[in-house]
Amino acid sequence: MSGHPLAPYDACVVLSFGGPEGPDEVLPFLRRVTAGRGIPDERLIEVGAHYALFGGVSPINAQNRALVAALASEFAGRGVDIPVVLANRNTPPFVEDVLAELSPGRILVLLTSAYRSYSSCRQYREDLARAAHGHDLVIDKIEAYGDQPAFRDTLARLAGEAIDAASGVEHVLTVAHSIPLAMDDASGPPESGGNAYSTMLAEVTIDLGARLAERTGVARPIDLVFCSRSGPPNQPWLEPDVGDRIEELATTGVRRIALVPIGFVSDHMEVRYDLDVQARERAEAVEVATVRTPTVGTDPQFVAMLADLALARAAEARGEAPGCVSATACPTDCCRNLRADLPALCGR
Ligand SMILES: CC1=C(CCC(=O)O)c2cc3nc(cc4[nH]c(cc5[nH]c(cc1n2)c(C)c5CCC(=O)O)c(CCC(=O)O)c4C)C(CCC(=O)O)=C3C
Ligand SMILES: [Fe+2]
Repeated sequence: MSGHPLAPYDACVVLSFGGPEGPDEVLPFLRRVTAGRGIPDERLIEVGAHYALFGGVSPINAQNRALVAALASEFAGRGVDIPVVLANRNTPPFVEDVLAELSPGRILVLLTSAYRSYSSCRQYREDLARAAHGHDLVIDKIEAYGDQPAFRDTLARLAGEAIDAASGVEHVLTVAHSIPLAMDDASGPPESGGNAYSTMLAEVTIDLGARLAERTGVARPIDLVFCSRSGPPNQPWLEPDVGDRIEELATTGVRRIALVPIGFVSDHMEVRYDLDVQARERAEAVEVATVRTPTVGTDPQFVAMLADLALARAAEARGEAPGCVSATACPTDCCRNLRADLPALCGR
């Protein structure tokens, strides 16, 4: 057994959503994402058009490759030189292929989503179970990090700098991906009553308000909104929608709003299109200016936090710090799959 600080892990996998990297990849990607999900065809055509606006290339894979490189170099600085590799749910490199390549071995997984819900956590755990099947792999995962102080501090610093640079911001909206209300109800450990997704986001919003007031010297009103709703119109999803809230604020005389994407870790399509194009257009129509602040991306503080969590999980796996990280691991029924009962890895 090697003595590096990430032992007993042989590799670190950054697991993400994936996105198309050319016009021919858009439709297969969308079909894969929405298979069996009851997303109306009109929505698929509409979303396909968003990607077309960017030449059929989502920025997400390049951003994740940059995160992998940043994390590998952070690890190298701490004496760790195991492979750090990207794996995706919906586009190559597919998680099935990556895990087959790494077998046999012991793997630590980091997700590119910070919050608990079926879409942002459990579905990835199901992907891992399916992909690891038949291989000689032991897989652990870092827990949802949306409530980590370093994550919140990174967001506050980046948002504070952007707000100061823009001047005149009167109101702050934190933004996250909407999900069906039924999915939010089932989010998190059942014993804590569900709604972990919206609860974590609400907590980050309140915390960010306090941090921003301190950093910028101005206490601004702040509230949480959602973007990227899909699914059939009669199915309730988390609200308010970012565009609707901007219009409502406009009627009260607000003219300058900061949009802080707390629900995403990089500036991928849901940010570049849904916020930078769509929400901005709706704001301009009611004479509101929007200032979109950066996601955490490869910010050194965020990368260092991921490395800290990885090292803490490794220490625990070696038996040096029992329960220090996995104490918050997902219990069996965490973020329940409402459609099927599929096996999931990395539970308690
Ligand atoms: C919570 C959440 C996150 C954040 C956590 C995380 O980051 O994982 C997220 C991320 C992302 N979602 C993305 C893209 C899409 N999501 C869709 C559909 C859906 N997302 C949902 C939820 C989430 N999604 C849900 C409940 C659906 C309905 C279908 C279903 O129940 O599964 C659809 C189908 C068309 C549509 O309906 O919009 C697309 C194309 C991309 C890639 C962007 C790029 O290409 O840069 C990323 C990072
Ligand atoms: Fe999505």
